[in-house]
Amino acid sequence: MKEEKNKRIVEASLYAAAKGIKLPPGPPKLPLIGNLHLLGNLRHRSLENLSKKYDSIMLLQLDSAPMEMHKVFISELLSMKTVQSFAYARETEVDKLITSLSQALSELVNLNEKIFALADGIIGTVAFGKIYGTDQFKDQVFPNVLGEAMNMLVSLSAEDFFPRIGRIIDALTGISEQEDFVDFLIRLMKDESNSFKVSENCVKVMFFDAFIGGIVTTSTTILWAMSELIKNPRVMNKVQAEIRNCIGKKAKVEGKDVSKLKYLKMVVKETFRLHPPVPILPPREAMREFKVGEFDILPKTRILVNVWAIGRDPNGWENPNEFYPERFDGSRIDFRGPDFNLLSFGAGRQICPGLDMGATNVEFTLANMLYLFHWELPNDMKREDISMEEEGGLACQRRTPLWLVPISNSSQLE
Ligand code: HEM
Repeated sequence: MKEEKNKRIVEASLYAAAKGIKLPPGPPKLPLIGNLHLLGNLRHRSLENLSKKYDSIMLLQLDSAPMEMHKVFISELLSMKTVQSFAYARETEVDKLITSLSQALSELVNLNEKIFALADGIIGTVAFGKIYGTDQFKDQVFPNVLGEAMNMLVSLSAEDFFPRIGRIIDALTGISEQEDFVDFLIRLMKDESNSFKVSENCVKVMFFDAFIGGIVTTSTTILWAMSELIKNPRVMNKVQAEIRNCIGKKAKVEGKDVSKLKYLKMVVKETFRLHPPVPILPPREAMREFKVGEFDILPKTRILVNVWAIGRDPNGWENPNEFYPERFDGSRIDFRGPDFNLLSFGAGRQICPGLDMGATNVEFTLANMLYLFHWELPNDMKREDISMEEEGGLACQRRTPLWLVPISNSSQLE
């Protein structure tokens, strides 16, 4: 019922805009992306929330960031060089996770809290440098990127939002030793030799975009992977055996070990197939008329790609609802773009610029969680009782937190 209502809201507003008649009220546009961030990520709940604030009929302005901005993102974020240069952020946060899990051995742990803190720490460090999370950072405008960004989305108008982000950028520029993401954006803004002008507002929107995208998708994927593994002990045993045989006796899995973990990579792909954190890609607009099968698509048609449904399509996958990582054994299918039946990071020119960073964060974190700990269900809980219910929020995530019990795998430690 609610989804039907939301659908009508979007259709009615686009029609009104096209006709040039008196426009319904709607949220203020962010420069460059309009309201795209709201439709792309917060579909079910935020549309409902926005309709309470504006009207059951409202206008969403779905501009998109210019392609050249995206190219800049790709060149910096998608490069393995950048991913490697932030290995210290990933390692520090995984160390913190291991310590906190080790302090809660045999206790019930809310994994959602732990994993969100990990993703927030990694992406926060990429943005703000090594001071993120330290005392030096505490007096800055906000200590928690995700929480504060959520608050800002809900409560601040664009006029309040930008000065606030601007103050953070001003306060933090140049503080860290290594160039972090904010430094990189500031450098872009000041670089006169660019063929295009990167305005301050561009910088702020890119900054915001990257954080919300990066933190929620990464943590959501790790939590779905752990949910599937605890529900499927055969797969859990197999992936743990692979990691433990491959790593031998060590204090933890290191970054360079992950490329050897073939089955773990299949587990991650299978998680992306069944639980793409962005279930529907941000809309594309047809630039000219073309055909899909027997159907004609008119220019300017908005196209939504349902990645979630493609991942579960029985015409594309055998037993699509089964969590069966072996389906990728010997298969070339990958999430890097060309395979249209696995579109968890999107495809084409708009493919996620944080792909390498996201995939590496997920694989490395899971490798350590599975190497160092056995995982058990809460007392009296059966595997079939684990809820796999989804919730549309910033990403398609678990409706309820995942509570598990970490048990020490001390036999493995050197
Ligand atoms: C598991 C991890 C991740 C998944 C599954 C994911 C998925 C996606 C998807 C599906 C899109 C839309 C692509 C399209 O339209 O074809 C996207 C866009 C984007 N992602 Fe990711 N992402 C992840 C991690 C990250 C990380 C770590 C960052 C940055 C630190 C990031 C930054 C972005 C940005 C900035 C965009 C928008 C690009 C644009 O404006 O065109 N993502 N992501």
